[in-house]
Amino acid sequence: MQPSPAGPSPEACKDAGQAPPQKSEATSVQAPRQKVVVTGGGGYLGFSLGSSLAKSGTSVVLLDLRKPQWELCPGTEFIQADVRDEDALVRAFEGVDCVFHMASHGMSGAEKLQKEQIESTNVGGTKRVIEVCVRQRVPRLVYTSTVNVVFGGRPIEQGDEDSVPYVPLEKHMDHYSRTKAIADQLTLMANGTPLPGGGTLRTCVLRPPGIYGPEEQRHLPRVASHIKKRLFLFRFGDRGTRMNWVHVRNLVQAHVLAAEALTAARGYVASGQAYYINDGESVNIFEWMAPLFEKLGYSQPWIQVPTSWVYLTAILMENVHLALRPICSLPPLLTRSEVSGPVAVTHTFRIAKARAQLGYAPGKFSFADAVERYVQSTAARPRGPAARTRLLLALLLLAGLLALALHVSGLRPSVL
Ligand SMILES: NC(=O)c1ccc[n+]([C@@H]2O[C@H](COP(=O)([O-])OP(=O)(O)OC[C@H]3O[C@@H](n4cnc5c(N)ncnc54)[C@H](O)[C@@H]3O)[C@@H](O)[C@H]2O)c1
Repeated sequence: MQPSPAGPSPEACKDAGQAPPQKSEATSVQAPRQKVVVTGGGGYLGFSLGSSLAKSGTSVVLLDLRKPQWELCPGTEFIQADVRDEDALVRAFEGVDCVFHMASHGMSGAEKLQKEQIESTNVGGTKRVIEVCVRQRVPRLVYTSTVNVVFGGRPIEQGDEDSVPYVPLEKHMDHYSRTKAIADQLTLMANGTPLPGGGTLRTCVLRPPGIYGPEEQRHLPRVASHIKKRLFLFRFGDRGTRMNWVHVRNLVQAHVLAAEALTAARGYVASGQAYYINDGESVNIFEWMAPLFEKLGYSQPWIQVPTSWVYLTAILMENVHLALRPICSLPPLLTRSEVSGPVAVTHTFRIAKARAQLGYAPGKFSFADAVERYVQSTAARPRGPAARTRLLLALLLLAGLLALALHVSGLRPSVL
């Protein structure tokens, strides 16, 4: 399995037919075709990984609840199925060499509040994937985890796999992080499970920060839409706050290398291991997002407000969202965990272990390029203040008053 040199971003699929067939290095005889399943393969990372692998000659099954929004590459097959559906997994995992498990729910926005679905997908789905890997004698499983399994809102500077423990389960910032942490541990515990008829299941986990790249769907369009509604007039948190990001191509590279490092040819070096994966750079989020404001033609957030105000605003928005859910959908602009964690608190990680053991060598990419692609694909015209801006201003004012009242009464949430 090798990543396609043409790159794995969704659009790269269009010239997939030109990818060279995979050959044995020693003899130039065609190697047996590998078959992999990517759960969550309709999503951004899963589709990118599947397309890259297919272009290098691997037979790929993309398994997802929802259809991919990009055209399938030759060599990929899409199966619309739920990762919690045992029968569907049994059929899909037949004759498979490696499963990349990245189906997940609840990462951002309103999804973050859907506790039952988060639990059953992230924990229940992972249990099911492990069980069926064993049953169908799949020898390798790579799980896409997240840095959130060790980041619970307390600063981490240049953390590594040995020095930073899991966040205690009851102290996670949100249900998504808690369930991803359980799934991360379940996957690592499954390493070494004997397979029926001989062989062993080898597993590893990759822990990326936020993903960016061309046609990324989860973060960039959401932030851009907030900017266009002029909801990002405010900045909060310390200017020294740092975090990592990972370009989708670097993350695809890491997945391919991790799967190879679970084979005998690589001495099973990744067996039972976790790896932080990022671009190898630490940035401040507001500086990082500067190209987005610039290319959309809006000024950058210039009103500095206390993090405590934004946190209380997030509480109000979450409650308004939950109260109105039976009538209409009003997704919170920011959730509590987004405010108290990623944006306001430094959390950066070393990638030395991935470099040394996997041979991971992140390429240099720029967020501005992803923004350029986004701007080209959308009409970005400045508009006047929307109703939501007024709502946000009112909520911020209310949060400020609440913060003041809590301060005076001596009752303070931990973030204040
Ligand atoms: N996007 C990020 O910034 C980020 C950061 C850290 C970790 N991750 C992890 O990377 C992985 C991929 O993220 P992504 O950005 O491609 O997200 P994504 O939302 O684009 O993809 C996830 C996919 O999982 C699918 N899915 C959800 N529930 C399912 C179910 N029950 N059965 C089958 N499919 C189901 C969704 O339909 C979706 O297509 C996830 O595991 C996520 O937790 C993402």
